Amino acid sequence: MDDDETPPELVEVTALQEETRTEEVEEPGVSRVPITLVTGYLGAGKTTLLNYILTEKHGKKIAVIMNEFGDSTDIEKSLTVNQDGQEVTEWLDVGNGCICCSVKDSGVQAIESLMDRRGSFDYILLETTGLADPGNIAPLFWVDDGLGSSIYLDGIVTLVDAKNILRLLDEPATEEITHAGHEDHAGPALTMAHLQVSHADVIVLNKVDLVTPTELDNVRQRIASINGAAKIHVTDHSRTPQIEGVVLDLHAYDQLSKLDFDEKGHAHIDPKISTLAIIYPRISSDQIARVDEWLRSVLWESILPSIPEEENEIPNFEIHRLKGILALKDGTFKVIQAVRDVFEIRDSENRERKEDNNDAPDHCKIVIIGRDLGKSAGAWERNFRSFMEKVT
Ligand SMILES: Nc1nc2c(ncn2[C@@H]2O[C@H](COP(=O)(O)OP(=O)(O)OP(=O)(O)O)[C@@H](O)[C@H]2O)c(=O)[nH]1
Ligand SMILES: [Zn+2]
Repeated sequence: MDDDETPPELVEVTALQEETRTEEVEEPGVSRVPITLVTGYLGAGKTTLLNYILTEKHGKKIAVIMNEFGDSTDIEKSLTVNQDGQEVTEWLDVGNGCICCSVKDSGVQAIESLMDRRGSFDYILLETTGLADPGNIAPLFWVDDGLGSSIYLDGIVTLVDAKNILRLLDEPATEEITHAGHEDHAGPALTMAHLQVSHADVIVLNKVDLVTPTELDNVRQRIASINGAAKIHVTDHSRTPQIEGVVLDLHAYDQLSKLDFDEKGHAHIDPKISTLAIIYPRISSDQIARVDEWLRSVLWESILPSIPEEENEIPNFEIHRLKGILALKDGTFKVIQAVRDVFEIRDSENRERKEDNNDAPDHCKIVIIGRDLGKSAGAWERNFRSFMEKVT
């Protein structure tokens, strides 16, 4: 994308924030197709993963959109549909070469027209370019009502090249980041690798055959220090132990029954991005508005609310991804989802004491992944607590 091209889509997303952050009522009977974004640095093994999925027998009808990254501005995307063991390839012309700007219009239109002709899919997998920042793409699938009616975001899978990732994370950031639209961010620049890891719901740690067990260990720790909430699967040639629950059926943005996150481990191995969790006792339903208010402050203003300036321990943070479970006193749950400044709080399917839900949490938990979050979760937890308990 040229710098002077301002994609109108992004404006639209901003305009939608206001309406979409409150609880949404799901329309019953509308069957939506899950889409998983597969991202990762150049050569990490994305295409290998998608080919593996296409050739495995899983009895699902999966549309795979591969991104052939090239120098030309007209990039064709091949769309391979696997149907009853048969692969059918179509070419999508998405016009503008930058997928984050074009997928929403022509990409989704192409998917929809393909569904008209071939019937719906069980899943759609979209490979984004090795340089794409998933933080820009994810909200397009998530907040837009038009898209939301036919497609929903199932999760983000990030392929990591075990051999090269540490070097990429330690590299000084380049203009790739500005391409993705982060010119406005203050503070030290991040590498694309940081962004891709920090937005992941699942990390496929690939090319394990090329590293020693010690190297693998180091990579694992570094990844977990950046994103402590993602599930990590170690693979050789992107062969994940299984497909469902690993690449498909992630429900990273809807079900969210519990948030696995090891709060003690890995603190600050990576100097740039880290993960932390806030724990808080059950709340009453009228406290949800309070949580909403707190989220608006930290996500929209990047400010911990109600702290005098001189006492602010975390002056310059930036949240990339946030998810949370609010445990209510009546035994129900709410789910919080945020990618950058787009967020929502909605009902969870889960109720307590459901037989298959023994590990339902008995407290609220908010997991935050971002830059410059400070030395520990303590300051965050204190701020959240005092904000929730503040008399208004
Ligand atoms: N040794 C080794 N090679 C791998 C592994 N996985 C993938 N490769 C190879 O790495 C190269 C790049 O893999 P791709 O799947 O094309 O990577 P990609 O992420 O799609 O790459 P781009 O589309 O260029 O961003 C290919 O030659 C693969 O065969 C692995 O686990 N081990
Ligand atoms: Zn772009």
